[in-house]
Amino acid sequence: MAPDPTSLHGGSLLIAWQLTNKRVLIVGGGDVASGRLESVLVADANVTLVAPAPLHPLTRELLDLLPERITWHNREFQDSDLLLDPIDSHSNNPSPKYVAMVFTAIDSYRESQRIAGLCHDLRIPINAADIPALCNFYFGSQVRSGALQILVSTNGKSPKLANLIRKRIESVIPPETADAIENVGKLREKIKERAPGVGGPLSKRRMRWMVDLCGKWSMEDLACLDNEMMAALVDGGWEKGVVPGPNEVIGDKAPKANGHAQNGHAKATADEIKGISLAEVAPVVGAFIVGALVSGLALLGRARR
Ligand SMILES: C[C@@]1(CC(=O)O)C2=NC(=C\c3[nH]c(c(CCC(=O)O)c3CC(=O)O)Cc3[nH]c(c(CC(=O)O)c3CCC(=O)O)/C=C3\N/C(=C\2)[C@@H](CCC(=O)O)[C@]3(C)CC(=O)O)/[C@H]1CCC(=O)O
Ligand SMILES: NC(=O)c1ccc[n+]([C@@H]2O[C@H](COP(=O)([O-])OP(=O)(O)OC[C@H]3O[C@@H](n4cnc5c(N)ncnc54)[C@H](O)[C@@H]3O)[C@@H](O)[C@H]2O)c1
Repeated sequence: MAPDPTSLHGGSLLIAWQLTNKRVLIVGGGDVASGRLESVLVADANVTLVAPAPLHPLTRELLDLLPERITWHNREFQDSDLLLDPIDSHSNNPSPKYVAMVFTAIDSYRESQRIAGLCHDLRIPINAADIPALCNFYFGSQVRSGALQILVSTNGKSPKLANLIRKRIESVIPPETADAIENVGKLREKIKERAPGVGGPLSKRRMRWMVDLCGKWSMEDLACLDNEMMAALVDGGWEKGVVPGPNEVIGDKAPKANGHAQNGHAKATADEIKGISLAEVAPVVGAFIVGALVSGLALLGRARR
């Protein structure tokens, strides 16, 4: 059924932007900049950080841990910071001249506005913390567990509610989710080795088999797959065009069904979770929760088509 046209506006595009080996510029050395730094490092970017000392303690720690991935300039921003260093000439950057992305997290609105103006002129995507009018993209509240990543956004309407909703989502993600995703990823690679290529009937068969497997096996079962079991699945299942049930492959090692256990990484306090009723906030953020959950479910491999 076609969507209601009145719902086709007023949101933002939720995507998983790839930053591997791209140069990202962060301006600022406080609490907010340290969060941005952690997020772009997770995304495998190389970072130039421009901020006068002292730096936030987390930023200092990240600098000590990953000196080869973070270049720190102990001073205020200069316009030339937007230029790509020759050391990046072999990297993945979209422009041979400019950094791939800019974050400002500084306590001067005027300077953020000036930097954003330069970025807009040069077509460099920018996020200016807390200044939506200057942003090409907003940050969201993030759930991460292994390869699972869920973004909660209220499209600028209520960052604090995004934070509380994120904690609520974290509290219901089964603890074995990350292992299940990791194992399904390995299994897909093994099957792609046997049936390589993109498109065509082989690709369709491969996708159908994966969809059926993810539908038939529970998250707990997928999480306990080891190399031997994967080999059995590939040889005895994929090669023969059947999807064995977990009992046929895992046997005695099958986990006891325990429903959706509480996520060990959940950070929300009971009071915080109780303090917010989803029913109350649904009119404002419903569309974005659905977006986040759909992204999550897609990653969980259940809703591929
Ligand atoms: C999600 C999160 C991600 C992150 O930044 O990491 C994030 N803000 C977070 C926290 C937070 N920010 C603010 C409060 C105080 C309480 C409140 O106002 O709600 C708290 C809560 C706290 O501090 O506890 C104040 C605030 N923020 C913005 C404005 C300007 C305005 O609204 O006009 C003002 C008012 C300034 C003022 O009044 O002076 C603007 C933005 N903040 C965004 C992201 C983008 C939209 C996100 C969305 O669509 O939901 C956007 C548009 C641009 C951007 O910065 O990317 C992170 C939670 C991470 C987590 O904990 O999980
Ligand atoms: N989105 C969010 O979650 C959120 C939350 C709180 C605050 N904020 C906003 O983000 C901004 C930063 O917040 P914070 O708490 O990290 O601030 P902060 O005051 O702790 O840090 C500001 C940093 O910017 C550096 N700085 C200032 N001018 C600079 C320049 N010209 N060049 C380079 N570095 C410069 C300072 O040296 C300092 O390291 C503020 O505008 C704040 O309103 C956003």
